[in-house]
Amino acid sequence: MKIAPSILSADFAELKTEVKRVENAPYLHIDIMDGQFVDNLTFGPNVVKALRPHSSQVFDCHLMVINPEKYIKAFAQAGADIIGVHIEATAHIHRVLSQIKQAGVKAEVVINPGTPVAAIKEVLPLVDQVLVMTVDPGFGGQAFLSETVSKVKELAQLRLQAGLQFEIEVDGGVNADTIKTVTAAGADVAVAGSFVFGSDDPAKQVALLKELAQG
Ligand SMILES: O=C(CO)[C@H](O)[C@H](O)COP(=O)(O)O
Ligand SMILES: [Fe+2]
Repeated sequence: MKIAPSILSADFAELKTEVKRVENAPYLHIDIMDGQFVDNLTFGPNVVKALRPHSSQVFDCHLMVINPEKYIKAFAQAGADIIGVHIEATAHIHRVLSQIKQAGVKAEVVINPGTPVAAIKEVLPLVDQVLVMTVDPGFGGQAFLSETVSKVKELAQLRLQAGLQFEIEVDGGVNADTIKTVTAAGADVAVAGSFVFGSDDPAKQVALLKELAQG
């Protein structure tokens, strides 16, 4: 299991220092919110660009943005390694995923708790990663929605049947209790924001999640 600390719960006045505090995690999860797709505003590509020289982690950019096609080039140039786009945020998911790959970045499709796996079935051969939201997007610190776990299992099964390679990521409400559930369901990457940055020792929290996932 790869742990992806979400800087949504970090101290924004100390972002560079906060990123250094979780460098034991292979991924850094960066939540991009536009105030339209979700009722919150966070970072743009300039913040990704500013952090890039301070980390060698995989920058996992989760775009909670309407019409993400407008911003792919900017996030790719800023140093994103993975760009995730919501199926609910565009009428042209195939086009935008292709655009991400053409920019030399790993492409991820994201589904909200209310969206079934069937909605993304046609694009699974195109993607490097699928993100199953385990909370409704927009804010950190929300409770894990256990009804979303069956979608992780469904995706793991589909991947096996179709001989595909995508990784399965979960995001929202991951903590010392829920990490075991998502691991057992077949998730490869787990995002954790408040559980990691809500502590005085974020690196210890990352290590704890990893250890618990190993069983
Ligand atoms: O995409 C997100 C919210 O939309 C965040 O990545 C997610 O909520 C992480 O925060 P927490 O671990 O506190 O739930
Ligand atoms: Fe996220």
